[in-house]
Amino acid sequence: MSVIEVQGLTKTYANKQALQDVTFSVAGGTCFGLLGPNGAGKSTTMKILTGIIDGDGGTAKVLGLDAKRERGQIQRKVGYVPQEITLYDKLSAYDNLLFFGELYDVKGKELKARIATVLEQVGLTDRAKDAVQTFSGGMKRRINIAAALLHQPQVLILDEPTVGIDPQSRNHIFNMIRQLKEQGVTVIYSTHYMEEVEALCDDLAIIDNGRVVVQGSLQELLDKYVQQAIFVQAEEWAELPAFTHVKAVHQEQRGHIVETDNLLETMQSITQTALQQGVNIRELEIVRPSLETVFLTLTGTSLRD
Ligand SMILES: Nc1ncnc2c1ncn2[C@@H]1O[C@H](COP(=O)(O)OP(=O)(O)OP(=O)(O)O)[C@@H](O)[C@H]1O
Repeated sequence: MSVIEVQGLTKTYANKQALQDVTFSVAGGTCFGLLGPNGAGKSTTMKILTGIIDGDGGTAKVLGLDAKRERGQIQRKVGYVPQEITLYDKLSAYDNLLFFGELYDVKGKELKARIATVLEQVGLTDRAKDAVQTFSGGMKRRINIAAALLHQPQVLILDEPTVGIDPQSRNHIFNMIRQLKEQGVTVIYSTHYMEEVEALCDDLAIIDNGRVVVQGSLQELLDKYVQQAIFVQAEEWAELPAFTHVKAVHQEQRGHIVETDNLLETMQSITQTALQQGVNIRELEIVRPSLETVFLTLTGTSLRD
């Protein structure tokens, strides 16, 4: 069942059209990736979903609630982590969470219990009493996420949560998202790193210039848009001989990438030819297709532009 339904969403700021007919849906208990370069419209979409700003046209529904008309109810059920970190630097992590808890209307004993749980979830229990100004960017981000979890949201919306943070914090965030998913929380995650979508998301929409270029399950998109390929390295083959089913060959620094429409037969053709020619193959492996390639194929530009 869909927990989020976005239909024909449009948004124009002054004279900049940020969203043009954006449509997608997110199934309950899944992680949905919004993948796109800077300025694609990811933050705008998320802000409309949480009722922070209004779309101009189209509809956005979260848990069956209309983002424009029922934003109060949405905010009670949704946790939103904006791109900018918003914490009181001089206060401890614990006191920041007390403050945010009250904003979300969580109080007293329940709030204290929730603070203990969320600190555990983001792996910062032992730093609870320290002032946030002593934290790294990644730790601040984790406290920001903890704050968004205090009211036990059914949906968590994270806007590029790993920008500029250390690998340890990134791992914590990833593990936390996986655990939340297991508990049935629906997650929307925006990023311009395709490897993050590959590591976390079940489904995704690739968004560019305010338009959804393509959407579907991770596997569907990889199967549909990415050619299967084999990496082959053999010193004697400065140029590769012809193999069967090959669509294209790309020279890499250490060897060649062979795109094929039949992995097994091309693989067999490579090994047979090598045996016949007495060529010593150093490496021969199936190359994992990447979303970066999907993005390039669909938009003609690189994701990190
Ligand atoms: N308040 C605003 N006023 C004017 N233009 C805006 C405003 N907010 C966003 N935009 C423009 O709308 C477009 C979409 O911006 P948005 O922040 O949604 O993109 P994004 O995909 O989240 O990118 P980023 O990764 O840079 O955050 C961009 O061209 C941006 O410059």
